[in-house]
Amino acid sequence: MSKLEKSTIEKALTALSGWALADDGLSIKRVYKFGDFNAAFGFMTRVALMADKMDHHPEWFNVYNKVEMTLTTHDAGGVTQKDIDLATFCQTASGQ
Ligand SMILES: C[C@H](O)[C@H](O)[C@H]1CNC2=NC(N)=NC(=O)C2=N1
Repeated sequence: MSKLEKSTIEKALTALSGWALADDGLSIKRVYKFGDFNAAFGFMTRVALMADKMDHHPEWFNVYNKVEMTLTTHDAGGVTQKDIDLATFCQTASGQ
């Protein structure tokens, strides 16, 4: 899958609440906050199952109710449609 142009990524991000292009332009990022650890881990579980189905896995860091996420496509060296698709799923799975 090929790397998307910066303008294409920015256009796709307008439909994705809270997601932003990283300063180096190589990934998209978002921090999710939930009510508690149970809600955060439920979200991570839903995303993990979908990510494995897509063979496209997030970089993420969790502390209690906070999940920091970075999506990039290592094979392509940047952001691809797979990252946009996984971020779109995160939006549904988080309800945010
Ligand atoms: C071998 C395997 O298909 C690859 O390593 C997949 C797995 N998950 C992946 N996840 C992400 N985010 N980027 C990749 O390039 C990627 N590649």
